[in-house]
Parts: sequence; structure tokens; C-alpha cells
Amino acid sequence: MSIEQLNKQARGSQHAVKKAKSKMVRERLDAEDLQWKPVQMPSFAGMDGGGGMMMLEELDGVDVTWEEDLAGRKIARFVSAGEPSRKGKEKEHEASQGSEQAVAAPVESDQSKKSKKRARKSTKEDEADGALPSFAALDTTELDDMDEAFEEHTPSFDDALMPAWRDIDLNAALKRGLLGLGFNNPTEIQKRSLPLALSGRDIVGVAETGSGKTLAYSLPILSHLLNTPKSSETPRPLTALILCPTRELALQVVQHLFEITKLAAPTTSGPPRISVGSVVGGLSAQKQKRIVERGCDILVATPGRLWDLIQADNSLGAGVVGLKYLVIDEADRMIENGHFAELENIVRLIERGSKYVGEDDADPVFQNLAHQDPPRDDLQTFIFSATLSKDLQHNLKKRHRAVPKKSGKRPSALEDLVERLDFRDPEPFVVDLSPEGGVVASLRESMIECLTSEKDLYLYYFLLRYPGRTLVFVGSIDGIRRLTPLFEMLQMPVYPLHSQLQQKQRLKNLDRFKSSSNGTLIATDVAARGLDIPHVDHVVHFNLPRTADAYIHRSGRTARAQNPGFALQLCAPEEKGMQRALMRSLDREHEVPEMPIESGFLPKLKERVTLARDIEKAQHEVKKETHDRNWLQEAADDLGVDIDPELLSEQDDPDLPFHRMKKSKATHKGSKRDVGSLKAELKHLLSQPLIARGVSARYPTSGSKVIVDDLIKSTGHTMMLGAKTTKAHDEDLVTRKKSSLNKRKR
Ligand SMILES: Nc1ncnc2c1ncn2[C@@H]1O[C@H](COP(=O)(O)OP(=O)(O)OP(=O)(O)O)[C@@H](O)[C@H]1O
Repeated sequence: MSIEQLNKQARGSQHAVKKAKSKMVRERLDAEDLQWKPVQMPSFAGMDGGGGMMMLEELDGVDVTWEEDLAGRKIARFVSAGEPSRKGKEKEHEASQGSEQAVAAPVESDQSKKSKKRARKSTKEDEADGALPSFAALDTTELDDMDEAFEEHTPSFDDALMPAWRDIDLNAALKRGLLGLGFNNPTEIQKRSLPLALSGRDIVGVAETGSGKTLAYSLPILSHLLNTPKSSETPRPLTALILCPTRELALQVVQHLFEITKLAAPTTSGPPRISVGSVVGGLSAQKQKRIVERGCDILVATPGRLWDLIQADNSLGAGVVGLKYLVIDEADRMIENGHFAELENIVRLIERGSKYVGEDDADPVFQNLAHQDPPRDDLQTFIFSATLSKDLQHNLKKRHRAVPKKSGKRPSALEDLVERLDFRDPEPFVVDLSPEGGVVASLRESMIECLTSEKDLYLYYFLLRYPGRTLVFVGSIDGIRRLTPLFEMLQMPVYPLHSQLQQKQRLKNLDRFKSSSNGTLIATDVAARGLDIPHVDHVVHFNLPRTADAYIHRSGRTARAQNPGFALQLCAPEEKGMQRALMRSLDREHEVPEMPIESGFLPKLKERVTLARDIEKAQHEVKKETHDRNWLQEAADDLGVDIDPELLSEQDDPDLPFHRMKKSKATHKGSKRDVGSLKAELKHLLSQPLIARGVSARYPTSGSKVIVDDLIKSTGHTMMLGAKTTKAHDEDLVTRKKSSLNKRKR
């Protein structure tokens, strides 16, 4: 062979290699053959807070492209992006050796790799759409390694570091986690309930808001999971189900669990030692379905979405039947939420005996489960709330829990549910620490009596006068829709929260509120229960709640974990009767004291509020007018008729809706000003200082109220000249005699 021929051959080979490489770039790869690496997760031990576990693995040198199948569906495919995969390497090798060379034998041949492959195969489809590889991909040796690593990582705990926890027999890792969180002492409900829960008892815990009930029921579950070697079952069997009334509360419970597990059982590599999944309405059902299919140790759920998933996936129902722990958090609220049917169904799944799986049971879920293993005898049930009626607690204690039917009185939905709960414990242990008067001792309560039409003004006054994080409870979604733009116009940082907002928006607003030290969350009772937002300074009851329980839960969003807090009621004359009834049912002997008002500020504030309302109204009318106009045009289009342009220019028929709107807008309060000029006027008002009566801004050393000292010492209010910087909680509240209540008029 000549040198030229050799060179040509070499060039040919290089070309073949290049061609193979370029072909490789587009080469479709099998998810099974890729070099998956576990993702290091510094901050998460098994959950993403937004709805699931994170048992992620990652890949280098692989891209995902979308291909269309015959039906026109988009399918994700893995393709090599440069670094060759094993198959790619083989092809490269083949090309460099010449086309006649045999393909190299597969590199992986040992048994453990095969079993790993088999386990991964079951999740191949999910991998293809970019979802998470299964926990079951680990074989038993790897599980043992994980347990060993965990044991090594968590030697025994020196109780001298936290003597207050000494007598509570928790896994050492959890004690370390508690130490890390700075929870050096158990709270009262934890001290009382944990030893019993850890010894296998069923618990009904009633304790004030913010008293650490979440850990009271979570620690026994976590301790059990840490004490038990990991099972190699596929998918990971469900150990505990925590049912919560609202989505936000469920996600918050996940976050609580995450905070403790990331310290107790940090995940350095591979899947988490404890995995927590969440299924709640409003977030992607598909994603949550996959989470459930993969299995997790603890599932935190709202009943509605959970039941939907159980109906769609038989194995989830079987998982629930096999539970070791069932927790019902805020059971009373769950019933109020209209989730009774779903909750009842879930509870029926865990009931012993086969009475619910009779052949005549219409629900296919129960029929499908008829031949599954029966529920566990050692199931533990925990019910926790800040408000559970004494009657109910009493009934719970009874062996058969038959609710005594008071003459002609039907049992409440909650009593009904509790009656159905199949406690394994002959006498569930009731820990009742509900405080006197219903609310926490560190909470100060107050009220402002005013007309309904003045509530906006007094709320504005309060928010300006007492900066801080404030949660305002409003009786209706419409009320929130009115207040939010009004206060936005007044340049206040307000965020709405109600059930008609999209879930993502709800979570976003909650986050914005949490991260703003002077924000205001305007919410319905969707935010009343369980939400543990750090450092809420004030709760304002813009409309009074209808029940004492709702009052306790709403007010309990402040003054949490023994911090001070303040609750204000804005009480209109027509609410007075209701307020008295509320206070009576809380066994209050004294009237709620009144909030002192620096009335000198009110006229200026009123001007602003009135103008903002006018703008709101005018904007609303313009919107409505456009809507009416569009409606008229659309109706005409549908009928195939032309509209007289004069009609649209509002000249003629005064009965046309848009005509009326225009007219009312133009003559509104006798003013012809448009929205733009109203806004300019408000902007001007907002730029003006607010000065208390008797204060001279120009001459701080004179006037009937001298403010020079405040200016020098910076003790004066920054927005309201002449007011102090006192916190609402430290104000001298005014207690009036009972008899004067009815006579008083503002
Ligand atoms: N032992 C402890 N020491 C200090 N803080 C704790 C302890 N246990 C829990 N906490 C903290 O106290 C706060 C309130 O706890 P949690 O949300 O569990 O209260 P809760 O009793 O469930 O309230 P609610 O009835 O309003 O739902 C949380 O921020 C939690 O982290």
C-alpha cells in the first residue's frame, strides 16, 4: 500500500469517526443506558415544598429533543449532546476500527446492575418526560448502605445538650434536628402528648394556636421511620397520611417536616432517608400522580385531591389501607370545608373489618380493594386542633364512641366522622390544653366601634399608624376584591388571598406577604387555620367571624410560639350583638377594650380614602361600560344586525345600560373629573405629610404639641407627624364599662 493510499485510508477513518460523532449528536439514546447521577440537594431532604419529593438524578452531555409520533403527539427523546454515551462510544469505536469490526460486548454485565436496570425500567416512561427516577432503583445492598450511613452519621445523642427532651424517647437524629432548630424545650402539648404517642397510643390533642402541634404529631412518625430499616419494597410503602383542611396548610406541614428532617437525616447523595410527598388541589394533578406512584413515607394531603387520586389509582388506595399513622389536622375545619364525603371515604378505607367492601358497595374504589390485605391493627390515629368541643372530646374517650343523641339533636358532621374513626386504642388519650378565653395569653385584643362605611378609614388609619405585618380577615371574596385595589391606590403593600385565586397566585401572595415586613394580607377564612407565618404583628377582623372557633383560629395567626401579638376587631353597630355572643361563648367576663384613636389624623385620611373610592368606582364604571358596549356589539353580531352608531355614542336611548353608566360616571358626586385627574389629585394628597392636630411642622418647638424631642430622638412616627412609634401591643387600651356600650356613638 502506498503512502498516499495509507493517508487516504487514514483520512477515510477520520471522516468515519467525525461522521459517527456528528450522527451521535442526533442519536436517540435509551434512558436506561445513561449515566444517571444523584443530584446533591443541600437544602432539601426529600420534598420540594411545592408539591412533591425530589429524588432527582442528573445527566451530563445529554439533551432532550421533542419528536412527533404518528398520531402527532410530542414525545421527549434523549439525545447525546457531545460526551458520548456508552452506545455512542461503541459506535465511535466501531467506526474507528472499520465497518467490518464487531460491536463490542455490553460493558455492564453483573447481576446487581441488571436488577437496578429492571427496577428502573418501570419508570422509563416517566424518565422520558423528564420526571424523577424511582427510589426503587436502589437494591437491598444499597438500602443497607443507606441505613448504615445513617447510623454512622447519627451516633447517640448527648441528652445533656437538651435535658428537657431527655424523657422523650425520640430517635437521636431527631433530637439533633431539634437542637439545630433551637427548640431546646418541648412545648406543653409536645411534652404531654409525645411520650404517649411514642408508646403507641392514639391521641386527640387540643392546644392553643401556635403551640407546636405540627411537631407533636410529626415527631412520633419521623422517629418511627428513622428507627425502622428502610424497606426495599417498590414503590416505597406509605407509612403516614396527614390530612389538612387547606392547601396552604398542607404545604406548610411539608415545610415543617422538611426543616426537621434536613437536620436530622440530611441527604448527601441518593434518595432521601425520609421522603415526604404532598397532594393538594390547585397544583398539577399529573405531577402529584407521579409522586404518588413512586411512593413516599409520608403523604400530606387535602382530602378532595387525595380522593380524586385514589379513584384514579388503585395502588394509592391500597397504600392508604396499609397505613401505620393517620393524622387529621384541624378536623373541624375539614368538615366545614365541605370535604366531608371525601374525608369519610378515606377514613372508611382504614376501618377494620370488611363491612365497607361489600359487593353492593357502589364505589369501585372499595370493590377493587376487597381482596387487598386488611388495614393494620397497629394503626395509630392522631387528631389535633386548637378547637375541639368538650362534648366531642368526651365522646372520643368512650370505648364505643357512640355519640349520645341529645333529644332530637342530630350529631354534628364532626361527631359523625369521629364516630366512624376506627381508633385502635380502646380509649384515645385526650390532651386538652385549650386556654381560658380561647386565645393565647400573649395576645392583646382590642376593637374600634365604627360604622360599616367607616371601616376602610379605620383600617387605613391602623395600617399607617402601626406598621408591621398585618393579616386582615374579610367576610367575603367580594370584600377582598373591593379592598385590595382601594389600598393599592393608597400605596399600601396589600396582597389578596382567597379561594377563587389560582393556587399559584395564592402561594405567591403568601410568599410576598411573608417576605415583606410591612405587608398586609387581605384574606378570607382560607388563611384562618394553621398557617404559621412568622411574626404576624396584627390580625384585623374587618368583618367579625361567625363562630368563636373562627375567631380563635383567625386571631391565632399572631402571638405564635409565645411571641406577643395583637388582634383588632372593627365592629359596626349591626355586628354588636354578634360580638357579644362571640365573647360570651369564649367565656369572657370583660368587654373587649377599645383602641385609642388620634382623631387629628382622620380628616386627611378620610379625604384620601374618599378619593381612592371615587377612583375605584369610576374605574369600575368604565370597565362595566366597556363590557356593556362589547356585549351590545356581540349580541348585534350574533343576530347579524347593524347597530346605529348613534346608539353607541350614547346619544339616544337612555335605557341602554352603557348610557346609564356614562351618565352616572359623568355626574358622579357632581363631578366631571375623569379618572386621570382624580388619580393626580390622590397622588398629590398622598405626597402631603400627615400632621397631628396641634403640631407645627414648620416650627417643631412651638404649637400645642411640641415634636422637637421626637425629631431629635427619632421616637416620632415617620409617616404621621406628632404620633409616637408605640406598637399596637403596647398601647394603653381603653376599657369602657359594659353599660356604656349601647349608648356610645362615634
Ligand atoms: N419545641 C418548640 N420550641 C420552639 N418553637 C417550636 C417548638 N415546636 C414548634 N415550634 C414552632 O412554633 C411555631 C408554631 O407551631 P405550629 O405551626 O406547629 O403550631 P400549631 O399549634 O399547629 O398552630 P395552629 O393551631 O395555628 O395550627 C412554628 O414556627 C414551629 O416551628
